[in-house]
Amino acid sequence: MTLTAPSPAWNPQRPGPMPHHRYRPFQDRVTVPVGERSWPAALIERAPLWVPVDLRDGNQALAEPMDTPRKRRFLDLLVATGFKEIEVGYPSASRTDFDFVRHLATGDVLPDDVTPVVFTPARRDLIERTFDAIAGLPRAVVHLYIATSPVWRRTVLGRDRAEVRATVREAAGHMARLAQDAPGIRFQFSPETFNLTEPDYVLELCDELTELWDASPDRPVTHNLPATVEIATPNVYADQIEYMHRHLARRDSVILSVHPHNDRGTGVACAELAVLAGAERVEGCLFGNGERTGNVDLVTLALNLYAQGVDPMLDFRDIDAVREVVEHCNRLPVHARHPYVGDLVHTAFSGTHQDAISKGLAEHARAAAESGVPAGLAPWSVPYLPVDPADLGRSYEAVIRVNSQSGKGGVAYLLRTHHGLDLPPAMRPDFSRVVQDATDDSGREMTAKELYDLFLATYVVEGPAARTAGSVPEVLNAHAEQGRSVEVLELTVDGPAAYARCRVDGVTVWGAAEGPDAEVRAVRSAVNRAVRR
Ligand SMILES: CC(=O)SCCNC(=O)CCNC(=O)[C@H](O)C(C)(C)COP(=O)(O)OP(=O)(O)OC[C@H]1O[C@@H](n2cnc3c(N)ncnc32)[C@H](O)[C@@H]1OP(=O)(O)O
Ligand SMILES: CC(C)C(=O)C(=O)O
Repeated sequence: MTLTAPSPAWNPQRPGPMPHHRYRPFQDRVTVPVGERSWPAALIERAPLWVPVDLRDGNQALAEPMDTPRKRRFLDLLVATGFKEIEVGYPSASRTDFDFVRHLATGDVLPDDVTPVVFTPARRDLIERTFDAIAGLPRAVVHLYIATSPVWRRTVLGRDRAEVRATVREAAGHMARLAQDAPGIRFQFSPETFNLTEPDYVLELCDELTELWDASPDRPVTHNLPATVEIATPNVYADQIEYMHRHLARRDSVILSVHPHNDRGTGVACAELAVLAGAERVEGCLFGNGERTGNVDLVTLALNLYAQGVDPMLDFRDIDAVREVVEHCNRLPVHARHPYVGDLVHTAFSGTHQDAISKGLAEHARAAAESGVPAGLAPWSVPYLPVDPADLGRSYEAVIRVNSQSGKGGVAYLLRTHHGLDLPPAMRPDFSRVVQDATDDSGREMTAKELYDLFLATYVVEGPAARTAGSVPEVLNAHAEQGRSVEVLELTVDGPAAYARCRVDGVTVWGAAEGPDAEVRAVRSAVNRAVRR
């Protein structure tokens, strides 16, 4: 779709006051390869290799970088969650990072199937320091980076294309020499700002390193293509990745990796489209920590797959425990609306959503019981809940919460699930109006306990006579003798509770009671309510 100026007559928006002309569209900043494009029709049918970079990219974005205990706690979490390749630090950056990698090299910390990645710039002294850090590790990936796009070459590095290429070649050659007696070491290259770099130039750099590092299917090289700062809609990144996927030399000896950031808020979409376009490995951080707006969120990516029926090969059965560790280590909170994990993401306050969810949960339980499959394994299709909160260790208790936006369905659900009161359908709108008045007045949420108390205060209105046992006809007779017309329109008894809808002197009123003689007391309550009005 192309939106052109001026706006059509039905759109009353007018030119705004902000100096948008200062910024250039992506197509003026980078050549986007046009060629065959198969990603729009592709499907993601298995999980890519997830590589968390929390201990490096995430860490470098923290006001207080992690110390060894925090790094270790984070690492243990990543291992327990099922990650098999983990970027553990930037050993030449700080003593803390160096010491942490030494801690891994000298202790029995990493399982045999987990490979650590260490990050280094293209500088001889820093590469050597990096190799000092990993000495003794049975396996590691040494990850070399340098910025490659025109603005960075000119402004940051002060080197032209050929000079950057020479720097990369020299650094990569030095790495190869340092690793020549260490068969467990593999290499990774990141052309930082890939998404702003000329496609032919990145290809040239990557292919040269594939050759220089003598990559093979048994010892592949990783080419990691970052959207260091997002510049365009995700389809553009997908085109850039598919171009590389189609043109990289020795493709079977290259692991094509992506590393999206989230400047435009589209990191997740970029990663997903990049996987459709041929990426096999995705770098990111848990819950999206990282420079500026963060790295792509690996938890969201993994659970997006899960919600499509694809095994993410990671374990988020207790997502709150994962969040607790990440918040502790990063010293940053996770937003209440964060996909899958935020405090409010499985919660509905609004009436029609609550109604749909409570019907959906009831239908799910019914279908599971009928098929004989445990509810936790039965197919899931509950409206408004993309995944079963229980799969992530969340209880249903927080799913429906009541405030002034809620309706009868949500109120009835809370009374039923928390207090065993299953209000007759005809009574629900009546109590919902009472709740609406109370929440409008307070402006607050109402807990299940407060709802229950309000229910009792509203419908269980027992005068002194209510304590005397009797029968419903006796109650009606007693009132008739006092000249009051009382008719019982509906009387529902459900377990220990009873609900009575009565017409008292022409006015229809509900009453309720719980416990002994609930039936009689519910009728008395209705009459007492009518009399007190
Ligand atoms: C996109 C990313 O996430 S990249 C990773 C960013 N992470 C970090 O920077 C955290 C760790 N960094 C550090 O501890 C330090 O920056 C160090 C140790 C790497 C370098 O420190 P210093 O030597 O003090 O340099 P400084 O921090 O000022 O960095 C700027 C220098 O690095 C150069 N540089 C930037 N990237 C690279 C690279 N990939 N390879 C080689 N040099 C580079 C710049 O051109 C600049 O050089 P100049 O001083 O000649 O102009
Ligand atoms: C250098 C790469 C991996 C990176 O961190 C980035 O571009 O954001």
